[in-house]
Amino acid sequence: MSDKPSILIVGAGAIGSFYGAILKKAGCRVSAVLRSEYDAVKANGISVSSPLGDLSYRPDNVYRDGDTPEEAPDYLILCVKVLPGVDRVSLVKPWMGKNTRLVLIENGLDIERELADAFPDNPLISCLAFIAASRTAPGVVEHKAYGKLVMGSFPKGIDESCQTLADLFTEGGIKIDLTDQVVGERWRKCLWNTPFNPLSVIANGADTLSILDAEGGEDLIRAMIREVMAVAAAEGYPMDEKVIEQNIEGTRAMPAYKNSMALDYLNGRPIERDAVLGNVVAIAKHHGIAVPHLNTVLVTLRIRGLLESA
Ligand SMILES: NC(=O)C1=CN([C@@H]2O[C@H](COP(=O)(O)OP(=O)(O)OC[C@H]3O[C@@H](n4cnc5c(N)ncnc54)[C@H](OP(=O)(O)O)[C@@H]3O)[C@@H](O)[C@H]2O)C=CC1
Ligand SMILES: CC(C)(CO)C(=O)C(=O)O
Repeated sequence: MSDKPSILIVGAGAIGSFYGAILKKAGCRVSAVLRSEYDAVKANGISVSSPLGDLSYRPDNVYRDGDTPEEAPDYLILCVKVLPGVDRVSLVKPWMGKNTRLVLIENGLDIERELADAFPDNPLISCLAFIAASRTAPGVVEHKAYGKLVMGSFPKGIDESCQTLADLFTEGGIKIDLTDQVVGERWRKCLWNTPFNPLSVIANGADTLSILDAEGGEDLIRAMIREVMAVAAAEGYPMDEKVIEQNIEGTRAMPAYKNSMALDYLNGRPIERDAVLGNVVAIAKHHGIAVPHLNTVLVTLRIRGLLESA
């Protein structure tokens, strides 16, 4: 039996399955809690194709959401989409032990607080994934490119459990950037996600270059980044103006790319509208900062949502 920490992935979709595979490769016992893909994963395990090689694996235990846990994991890694209808606290509660470290690998801003409040005695590690990965069939994940994680303890610092997990990911072959300011890093990542992800949905699943190449597209992205920066600064995370061009140039240097929200939209799945955009607009309102471009995109998505569910 491995002396490495035990891992439980809750939400073994693209991200959970991939990072679970990395920890399996590092020698951890990795189990998974599934919902719709339980039968497929129980029967065939998780298949992960990747530029790093074939990372397919059989989780040590496969559970259904609602099962009673046999033992609490050392690390519980939560990778569900952050959606208004998903109660993440209730989802992880049955699996949390006294010593379980809770790890989030999820997009969005202000998504840690409810979990930190619910489990004040468990260390909380917040991670940002820079990766292109998607589910192509039940229990089947395609990792296309990248994979770096930026991670730190929430609300700040890098505690021992965070360092240990970072070392395991590194051992499994993933680049890790540790940060003692993970909330600031969330803002930095949202400079990209908050404009690009929702715009790609309004534009019917457009890729990055289609957005930038449209007449006025770059300027719209610049204006939205600037608004996110103003809110980040009010929250105590000022950034240099040069990050605007860095985000545009960095995106232009990559092949045309459909982000995770565009893929959700195209596959008829709910989108993380509030985690990625709505929360930024709410924080802006709290500070009295005008964010007209972000607000227009948010309201347009709300209207679309109402029409789509009518
Ligand atoms: N994919 C990517 O390239 C990137 C994704 N991210 C972020 O990572 C996070 C995860 O995204 P991703 O992996 O792509 O999403 P997926 O939709 O591929 O996976 C989410 C998983 O959570 C499961 N889930 C939801 N509710 C439950 C439940 N009650 N019990 C058990 N499982 C549940 C889903 O199961 P079911 O099939 O039943 O719905 C699904 O397997 C998101 O916040 C996303 O924004 C960040 C960077 C890149
Ligand atoms: C940054 C990016 C595009 C991939 O890591 C992402 O966060 C997403 O697809 O939502």
